[in-house]
Amino acid sequence: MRYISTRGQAPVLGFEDTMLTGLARDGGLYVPEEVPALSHGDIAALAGLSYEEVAVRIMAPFVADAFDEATFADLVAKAYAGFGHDARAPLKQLAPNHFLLELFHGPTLAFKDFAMQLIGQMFQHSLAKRGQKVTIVGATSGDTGSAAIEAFRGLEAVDVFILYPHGRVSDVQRRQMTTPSESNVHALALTGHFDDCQARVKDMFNDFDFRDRVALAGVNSINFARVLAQVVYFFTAAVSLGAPHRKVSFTVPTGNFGDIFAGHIAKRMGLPIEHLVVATNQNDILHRCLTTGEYRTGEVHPSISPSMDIQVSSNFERALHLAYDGDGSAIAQLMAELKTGGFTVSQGALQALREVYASGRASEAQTSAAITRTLAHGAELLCPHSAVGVEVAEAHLGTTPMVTLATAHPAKFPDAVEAATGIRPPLPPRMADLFDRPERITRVDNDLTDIETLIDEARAA
Ligand SMILES: Cc1ncc(COP(=O)(O)O)c(C=O)c1O
Ligand SMILES: N[C@@H](CCOP(=O)(O)O)C(=O)O
Repeated sequence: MRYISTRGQAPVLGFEDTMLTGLARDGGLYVPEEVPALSHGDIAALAGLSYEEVAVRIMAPFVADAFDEATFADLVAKAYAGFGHDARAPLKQLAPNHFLLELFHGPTLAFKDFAMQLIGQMFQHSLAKRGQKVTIVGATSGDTGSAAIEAFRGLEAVDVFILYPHGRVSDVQRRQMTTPSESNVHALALTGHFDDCQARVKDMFNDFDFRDRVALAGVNSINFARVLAQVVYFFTAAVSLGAPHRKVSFTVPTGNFGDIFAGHIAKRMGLPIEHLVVATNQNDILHRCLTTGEYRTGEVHPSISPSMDIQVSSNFERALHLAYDGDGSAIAQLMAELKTGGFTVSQGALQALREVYASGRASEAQTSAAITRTLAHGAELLCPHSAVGVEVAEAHLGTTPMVTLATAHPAKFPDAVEAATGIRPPLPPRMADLFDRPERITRVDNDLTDIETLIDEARAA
């Protein structure tokens, strides 16, 4: 399979180079040139398979140039062996036509583990084969960073630097990043918000001297491998509800647009998804854009669902690329306009986006009420991000089964959950001493040169 940049000016790559490269050299994001289609029979045959078996079948065509099927199956098995639930992504019923897909049974209690644990395995395999070392730089609003540090801690061939917004992640998220003692992982607390962290990461990729000197790699959803691994659970959930014989809809708590874009890939592969509903918190730029066609950035307002406090939503570029029929120069133009405040989506592209995506927004009060209400119905103790999803999904319920993605464990956000329910969810026993472990935090200014210097010095030490 060949991968191309959304901006059309970067080298075309195979899967392994795409995975190890991160951002395309024209500033765009890699996407598959063509998405493989599964037949009705192929999808029906997924029923009854284990999560790992489905994962191999769904991802194999995308990764075939990098891994033979037996090797890939072995990497997948290792990736999910540490999950705390046999089903990996169990589905629970919330209401007659509403289901919750629990994606928080991995080692760091968020959906990021599904992709990050697998990427950890794939990186190890590919780097060992090539005899290479890389420097991973990532931006996080809390969950990507902890999942990346967990997946790569202690690995010889990888140095990891994670930028997180100082004071804007939960205490559990911060401690998951700052307490691992391995010297190859570094948590950097940046003065700013998540968009600043992500912008500096992209700046580092666009600084070719630095990029080539440190062999920069990315594990944000910049990396298509992240999106790919997340396609799998759309299939397992839909098939268990009757796909391909029956349509299914999904509501996805959304910030950087990677997870819902994975649903879009699943739909293009042939999964009968009726609606993909983008659920935003009060930072609702995506909902406003899908409603009006105007993508205008503004201030980021801290919320009780901090991992979704995002205005510059990286993977929306991939959705736009499809909506603009793969016109790289149109995407480059929109992204140039974004640097000065925003852009207007053309009528044709807006219509194409609306054929795939619906959207909604949950205020802080609605999010909190959804946590209270869902528990009162005896259904589940939700994390605030999942609660944003449930609130928005309830406004989109119809005759098609709706699956809301539960993206994190409530124990990662105990303050918001306690405020809504009076219950302070405990961490699982293996993390019970998280608050007793010593932290290692490095403060950094929102300054590219300072950050690059810090990374150079840490690598040299
Ligand atoms: C718990 C949680 N929910 C939802 C999201 C939003 O996912 P995405 O950035 O893929 O849209 C994130 C951040 O990625 C998250 O950490
Ligand atoms: N919410 C994310 C933000 C980064 O998203 P990614 O999918 O691009 O890694 C986080 O928790 O860090």
